[in-house]
Amino acid sequence: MECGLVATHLKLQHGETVEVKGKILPDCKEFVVNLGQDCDNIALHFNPRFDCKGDVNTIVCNSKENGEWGEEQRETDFPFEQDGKVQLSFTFLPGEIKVLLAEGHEISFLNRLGLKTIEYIAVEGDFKIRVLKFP
Ligand SMILES: C=CCO[C@@H]1O[C@H](CO)[C@@H](O[C@@H]2O[C@H](CO)[C@H](O)[C@H](OCc3cn(-c4n[nH]c(N)n4)nn3)[C@H]2O)[C@H](O)[C@H]1NC(C)=O
Repeated sequence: MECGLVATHLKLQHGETVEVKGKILPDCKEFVVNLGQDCDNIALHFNPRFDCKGDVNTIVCNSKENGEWGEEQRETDFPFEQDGKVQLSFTFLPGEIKVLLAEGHEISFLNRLGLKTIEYIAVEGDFKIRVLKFP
């Protein structure tokens, strides 16, 4: 699995937002944004799937704690297009991470790991990142 962009030591506090802008590749099967402590402790694995792993046009969210995946949360709101531009914002709150998608769509994912700060972000898959904006 190829490795995309990784940034660490973010010190993202509760109430702060990270923005990700980029372009979905024309033949995109999936892309991933991971936010958490490190690669084995992910508060939010945000994984839009166009057509892979048995999912079509579905956003799969999950957490990972000490290397173990949690229970998946599936969203069928899917405001993405292959070869399209994407602007995502991830707002880190005490009890959840809010993801603002295009067309006002919003996803809420519980902060299952109870993280006090987000230190780590990774963007992977069939996605060309253009902008990563921190507070
Ligand atoms: C039905 C029985 C088996 O269930 C399946 O089990 C798979 C393996 O655990 C699940 O896929 C994993 O789901 C995880 C989230 O729960 C992650 O999405 C995991 O992929 C991790 C990953 C992929 N990538 C990536 N980078 N670049 C690309 N192309 N992919 N980066 N991290 C996927 O391989 C998959 O979501 C799951 N499907 C269902 C319906 O539960």
